[in-house]
Amino acid sequence: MQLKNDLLLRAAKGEKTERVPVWMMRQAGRILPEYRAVRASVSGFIELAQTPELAAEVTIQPVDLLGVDAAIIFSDILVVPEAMGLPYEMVEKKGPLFPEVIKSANDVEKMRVPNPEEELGYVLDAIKITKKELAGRVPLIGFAGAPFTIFCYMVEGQGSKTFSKARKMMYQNPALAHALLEKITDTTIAYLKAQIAAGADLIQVFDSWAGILPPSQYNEFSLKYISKICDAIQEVPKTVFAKGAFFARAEMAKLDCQTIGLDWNMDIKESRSLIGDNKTLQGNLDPCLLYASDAEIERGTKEMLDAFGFHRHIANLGHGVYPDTDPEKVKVFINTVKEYSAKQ
Ligand SMILES: Cc1c2[nH]c(c1CCC(=O)O)Cc1[nH]c(c(CCC(=O)O)c1C)Cc1[nH]c(c(CCC(=O)O)c1C)Cc1[nH]c(c(C)c1CCC(=O)O)C2
Repeated sequence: MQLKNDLLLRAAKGEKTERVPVWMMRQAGRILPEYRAVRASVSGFIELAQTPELAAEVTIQPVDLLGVDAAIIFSDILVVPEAMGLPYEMVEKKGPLFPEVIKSANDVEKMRVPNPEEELGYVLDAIKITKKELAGRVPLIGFAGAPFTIFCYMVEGQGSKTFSKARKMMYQNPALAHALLEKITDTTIAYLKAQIAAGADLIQVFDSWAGILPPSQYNEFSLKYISKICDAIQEVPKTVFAKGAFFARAEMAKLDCQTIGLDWNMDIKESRSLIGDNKTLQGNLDPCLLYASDAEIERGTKEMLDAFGFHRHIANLGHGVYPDTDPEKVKVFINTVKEYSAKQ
């Protein structure tokens, strides 16, 4: 089906657009009362994510209610370890928890590289339903975690400020860490290809914990695997978002991807000069600016747009929208991007 609004895809490919496209990381499932109502009708996040009709419904809510230029499929990066054989729970107010973690070569051995059609069919079904219901209104973004970020959860078992258990394995048994990273990478490639076959128009890789590694380890344990994924996926444009990886921006310019996501700590002009002119940049408004007055949000959004220069830019926040953000403030951000960038 022909897309009616393909601003995101054209901006990713470096084409000139009438205005800057805008969407928000974590736009589905965090801030909308309409989401909470759907969420309350099931036992929790996991059931919602595994019910394709409902996952499609909450995926489309931000398109209808906020006016974003893309939908992102409602799921989680942690469906990948689960499909490999490591189930997770979502603990209310605490986040993800893996009752079992990877400790030994035997544990890595037990992890499978699943067929996504079998183990992740519910995500693929949600994508198919979403595509149908969107009827070409906006592109649909598929996603996965970067292998390093998934590795962090599989070894640590839960969120952490330092992920020091996961990092301990990288120092004490790097071969084991690499064996696990290889399996995650193979799973992720097959999974992203299946998402594309189901209808995803663009894919994003989230390396949420990139910022905890020193540059040399980041190259060896993370970028190497992201690069493998980028090389393997040629069907649709790819975005790589590595939170906190300011030190890796020049290296990331070498990835075979169209778009690099910036967090709000990264200076826009400096990022452009490190990454060069051949990539689109995505980001990077401070998510906390959405707590400010409407006038401040407008001012900060315009300043960001000016710094990116209205070309090869996909407007977004510098990380996911925070759960207690007022949807009305989000609309100020989105409408400012649309109106101000259309005048340039
Ligand atoms: C690190 C990470 C995770 N998940 C994700 C990342 C990478 C992006 C980032 O850095 O924020 C990605 C993700 N998780 C979710 C999406 C859905 C689509 C979207 O809104 O963008 C996406 C893209 C749904 C979710 N993932 C989760 C929820 C909340 C679960 C609930 O309703 O109880 C949702 C809607 C739970 C989750 N899942 C994860 C954590 C740490 C948590 C708990 C805290 C939180 O809410 O973010 C792991």
